Order: sequence, then structure tokens, then C-alpha cells
Amino acid sequence: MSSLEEPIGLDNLPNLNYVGRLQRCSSSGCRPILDETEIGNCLSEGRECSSSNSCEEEYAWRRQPKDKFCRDPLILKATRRSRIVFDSVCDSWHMQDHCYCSSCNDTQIRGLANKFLRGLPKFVKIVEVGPRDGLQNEKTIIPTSVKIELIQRLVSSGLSVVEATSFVSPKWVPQLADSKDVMKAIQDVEGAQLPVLTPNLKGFEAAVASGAKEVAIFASASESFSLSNINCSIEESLNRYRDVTLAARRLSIPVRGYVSCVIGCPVEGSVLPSKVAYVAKELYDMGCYEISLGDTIGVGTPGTVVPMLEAVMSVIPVEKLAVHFHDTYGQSLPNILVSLQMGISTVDSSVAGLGGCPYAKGASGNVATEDVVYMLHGLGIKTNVDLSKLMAAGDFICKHLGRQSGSKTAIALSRITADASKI
Ligand SMILES: CC(C)(COP(=O)([O-])OP(=O)([O-])OC[C@H]1O[C@@H](n2cnc3c(N)ncnc32)[C@H](O)[C@@H]1OP(=O)([O-])[O-])[C@@H](O)C(=O)NCCC(=O)NCCSC(=O)C[C@@](C)(O)CC(=O)[O-]
Repeated sequence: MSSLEEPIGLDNLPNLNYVGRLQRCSSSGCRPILDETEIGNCLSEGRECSSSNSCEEEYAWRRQPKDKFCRDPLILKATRRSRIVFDSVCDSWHMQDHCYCSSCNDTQIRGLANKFLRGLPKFVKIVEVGPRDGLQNEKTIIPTSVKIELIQRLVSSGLSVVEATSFVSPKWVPQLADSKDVMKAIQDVEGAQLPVLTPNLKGFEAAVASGAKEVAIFASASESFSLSNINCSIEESLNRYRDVTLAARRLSIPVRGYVSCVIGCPVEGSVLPSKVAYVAKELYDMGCYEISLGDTIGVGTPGTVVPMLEAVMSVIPVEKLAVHFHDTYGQSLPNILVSLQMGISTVDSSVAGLGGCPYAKGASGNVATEDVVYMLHGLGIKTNVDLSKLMAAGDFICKHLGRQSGSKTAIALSRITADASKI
């Protein structure tokens, strides 16, 4: 296995029981391993293992003594298939240092480890867009109370930014016509920024009147998409957004900027990186504190994402950039990984992979937050997100929508949870 992370291979881990396997993914179960010395040590330890040796000691999982484990009322409840209690079980386990590969005894391979993982950020901020981007395309109107509970659950999972709703025309996006009620109900939610989308001054004023403390504006790198999404050209939209950012500055309200169609447009096809860089810079110059680069239809691969990011990074500092991938072609995780390697440390995602844009037919939801958290924790990158609580939030909304989660991580871990409860 050449991967630096211990192979996921759940089926290949006969010596770990189900709970142990799950714990590998909990936020507390992962620790940063990106420090060069640590990687070096780990790999040196690996050198001492002969290739025929199993590295089981190195993978040792510290756990409660078995009898204590069995008396633990939390565990007993877990056997009754209680997901919430199972989350507590997760927290009673933690992972020790582990060696990645028993055969990593070659300095060249060690060099590769440093080359690919050394530059990754130690912490990634996740911007959860499920309640807005995730729900905006749902045909059946979701009760306001469900939206409110979803936001509350997401915030309590540790997410520090949860995009709550949009102040757009209810004729264009009927699902979010209750934005005022949602905002009023979450006024006392603490511990997270709760930005809302505003397409113009009218939306901005309504958002502020409803208690929004942060807004997001959204331009496009494609003329056709700009027209179909917000009914105006790119230049017209930038003029509108100048008004919004000016009004926001007067009220000291932070503004986030989106650029959509950064790789491709449903009408025009490929979008030039220079066009993306132009729109991103305009938004940055008018005062957006962060620019989120959206692959709205999810056509990007690392091969197209890297040149796009290069172009944008030549005009905007990398720490001001975020990436926003839809997962139509299953490319989001590799795209996120290359973005992190290029220095980006803010990633947008949607719980349970909810979403799709009403004006980009066929585009699927955003990358699932659970999958992003799983990958980041697997890389030793902190997120402050409790994966089990996040999964519970995903489960909550999926049950309401009557469909399976779009997160592979959530599906896999739920199976393990169900199996563990039978132990
Ligand atoms: C921009 C508009 C409003 C222009 O829509 P328009 O029809 O051109 O606007 P208008 O100025 O002619 O007004 C028409 C009506 O809308 C009203 N109106 C006007 N503004 C508002 C407002 N803010 N809130 C509520 N109502 C509004 C206005 O008052 C009027 O009402 P009427 O007199 O007919 O009763 C419309 O096109 C719109 O709402 N578009 C939003 C569409 C949308 O939300 N799309 C999904 C966003 S997702 C995205 O962009 C991508 C992203 C960010 O997720 C990143 C990625 O995934 O890549």
C-alpha cells in the first residue's frame, strides 16, 4: 500500500472490532501527523519492521479494558442500536500513533511522503452549505422547523460556518421563501457564523432586517450562467454587488463572495481560468473577505482545477480563497486534495451531499461534508467537527427527505454502527 494513510480497507481489518474501526474516523480519534519529524519518526519505525512483519503493534488502538467496556452503560445502549450513544462510545476510544507502512524503509519513499503531505494545512475551515445550497433545489417545500433544526444540529456538530438560507426572489427559489422565519428562529444560535445569500440590495436589506450578521454575494465566470441564475450579465451583477458591499461596509457586515462555473458552464462549456480570476478579483476588490470558487456543475478534475487555482492565486492571496465542489463526476475529493496541496484551507461542503443548482440542470449536490471530514481527519487535519454528530444531522435531514445519504462515509459508518449494535 503506497498510501501514507493506513489503508481504509474495513474488510481487511479482522483484528479490529467494528467500534474500533469507526473510532478511527472520529474527530478525537485523529491527530495531526503532518509534522515532518513525526512523519519521519513514523517511517523510521516502519523501517524496523521487516516486510514479513505485520505492523499490528504500530496500529495499536488504545481502548478500555474489555470488561470495563462491557459494563459501560453507554456501550450497552449502543447494542440497542442507538446512534447517539454510539457516538459517545466513539469518544471513549482513541487512536495511538501509527506507522503507515511496514515496508517504507526507503528514503525515496520517505521523500514522497514529505512531498505530498508536508504542505497540507493543519486545520481546515469547513463552510457548510447544506441548508442553503443543499435544500434550494428540493421540489417539495420543507417545513421551516426542519430547516431550523438542521441548522442547529450542524452548528452543534462543531461546524463554525453554516450558510443558513438565501434572500433571493421566492419566485426564483420557492424553497427558500421562508428565509426571514429561518433567520429569526436562529438568532440565539451561538458558536457559528450563519451567512445568507443576497443577490442584490433588496435581498441584503431584507437579510439585515431579519438579523443576518453576514452575507454572501454570488457572481458567475460564465455570461450564460449569470443570465440564467440572476437574470443579468456579469458586469451588471458586479455593479449590483458593489452596492451590496458598500451597504455592508457601512454596517460592518462581512461579505463572502462566490464565483460560480469556475471550470465549466452548462451552456458555454469550458470556462477560461483568466475569466474566473477576473471575476474573483473584482469581488475581492469590492471588499469580500473570502472568495469561494464554485465548480457548479462538478466537471472539474485536478487537471483543470490546478490551472484555475493558479490563475486566481496570481491575483488573490491563497488564504482568502475557498473551494466549492459539486460532486457530479465524483471528482470533489481529489479536487479538494489538490486545492489543499496548493495552500487552500477553506472548503465548502453540504451535509449528506445534498444539493444541486436549479439553474444548472443535471448538476448533483455538493461534496458531502461527512466525506470531507473523513478525508481530512484521515490526513491528520483538524476540523473541530464531530463526525458522529454530523452524521446524525445528515441522518435527520435524509429521513425527512425520505432518501439515502449522498455521503459514502455516512453510509459506510452507519452500516458499521448497525453491525456493532449486534455485538
Ligand atoms: C436576482 C433576482 C432577484 C433577479 O430577478 P429579476 O426577476 O430579474 O428581478 P427584478 O428586479 O426584475 O424583480 C422581480 C421580482 O423579484 C423581486 N425581488 C428582487 N430581488 C429580490 C430579493 N432579493 N428577494 C426577494 N424578492 C426580490 C422584486 O421585488 C420583483 O417582485 P414583483 O414586483 O414581481 O413582485 C433573481 O434572479 C433571483 O432571485 N435569483 C437567485 C437565483 C438563485 O438563488 N440561484 C441559486 C444560487 S446558487 C449559485 O449561484 C451557485 C453557488 C453560489 O451555490 C456556487 C456554486 O454552486 O457554484
